[in-house]
Amino acid sequence: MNQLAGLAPHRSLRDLALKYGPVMHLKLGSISTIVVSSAEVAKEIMKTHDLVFASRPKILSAKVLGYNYTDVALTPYGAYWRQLRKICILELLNTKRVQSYRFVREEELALLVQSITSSCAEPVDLAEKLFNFNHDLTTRITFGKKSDDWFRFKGAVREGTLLAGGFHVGDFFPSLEFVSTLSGMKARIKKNFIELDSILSKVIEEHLMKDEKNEVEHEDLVDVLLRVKKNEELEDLFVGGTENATNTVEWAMSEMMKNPLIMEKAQTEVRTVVGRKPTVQESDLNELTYMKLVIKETLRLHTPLPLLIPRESMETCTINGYEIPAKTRAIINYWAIAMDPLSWKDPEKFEPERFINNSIDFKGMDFEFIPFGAGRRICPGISLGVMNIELSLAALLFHFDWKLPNSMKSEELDMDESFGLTLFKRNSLRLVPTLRFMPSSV
Ligand code: HEM
Repeated sequence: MNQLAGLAPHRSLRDLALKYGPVMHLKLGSISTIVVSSAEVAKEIMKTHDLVFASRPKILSAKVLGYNYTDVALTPYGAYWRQLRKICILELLNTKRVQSYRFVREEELALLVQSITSSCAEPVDLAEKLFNFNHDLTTRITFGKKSDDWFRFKGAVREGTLLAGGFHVGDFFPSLEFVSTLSGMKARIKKNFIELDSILSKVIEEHLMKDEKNEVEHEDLVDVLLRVKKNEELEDLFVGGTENATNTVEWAMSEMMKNPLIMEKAQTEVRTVVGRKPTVQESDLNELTYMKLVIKETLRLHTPLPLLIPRESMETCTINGYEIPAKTRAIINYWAIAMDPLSWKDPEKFEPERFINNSIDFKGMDFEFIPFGAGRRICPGISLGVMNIELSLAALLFHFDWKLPNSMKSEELDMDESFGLTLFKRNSLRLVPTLRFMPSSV
């Protein structure tokens, strides 16, 4: 448990799997857990027995932060989850709606480029810039405008993702509630909930007033959720939309700083495709084939959710020859799968070219590459997430050349990880930009 509660549970679990095999049974506290570390067994869980494992375990953060397990990502399987999932797919994240926010993406992208331009020749904290971009983008898509409580909200979302993820000892002793109380975890989660809830309640009230006055022009996601009377999905939009995209672009840039030839190739491609246009446009993205390989390789080596989101079995079934009883927690160590030398040659190496002439994709069909999960509970935000990642990375590559600060050598750049709900770079990436192509004004 000590090892799991540390900074890199995906690594500790992979090391155990190297010794004990691709299916391990761990008795964590009073909870029976299996840990899966191969593509073959992941396929058994997420395809052959997908329905059996379509539920989620009841963990403390899902109870408090997820409005008593009513949040779509953390709610157990059943009619209620099916209804929320349908709203997600049909109303919130369908292609038409994702496209309808193109003008918001373009405006926010221009602001990101301007903000970096204003700090040119100085080291910029790229993680902070990207987080602000993704946060503002998600806030505008969801709330219709930037939140007045922007700063408070940003902090609360960050704290929420730290609390919702990771391994908390109390989660493995559900009948001993005092464990979470003594560890201070319960109080911290409650405080975070009160903060998030007060901000979200204010936003909902404002929207209700706007509805009464018939002021709805361009429907934002709160309008949609109020129309269908489900606002429990708001938190997922923020974690999915902000943290995952920010982390992916930061890791991609870090890897390219360590591999200047890859950076050069990606920059040449973006600059050729965008040509004489003032900035990157969404219509350019289809042609950025090499940059897409860089993103795929980043989602293999530095996936934001290395352990996906835990599942729970609803009835007894057989996995890899073992009988697994109902109510067993299943952790899929996707990171271990992505580092498996049986599926990937030199898995530790950052090599976008490995995806050339290779049909492997992240849509949930190829179990050696499942950064978005697979089966019934696969991430419904893939297109929105990938679009935000592609746009911001393309803009960074098009407008700027990048150097490490203080004459640092590329081999000195650290790649240390920290783990909460998502896996992020422990020390934010600081780089010095040089402007190559002037951004258009907003
Ligand atoms: C790089 C970006 C993203 C990554 C890597 C990612 C990854 C994941 C993963 C691994 C899961 C669990 C899947 C499983 O259990 O099989 C998940 C679930 C989910 N994601 Fe994402 N995600 C991303 C972006 C987004 C975005 C942009 C949104 C929404 C705006 C979103 C919303 C959700 C929701 C609602 C679920 C829960 C689905 C369910 O339990 O039915 N994600 N995501």
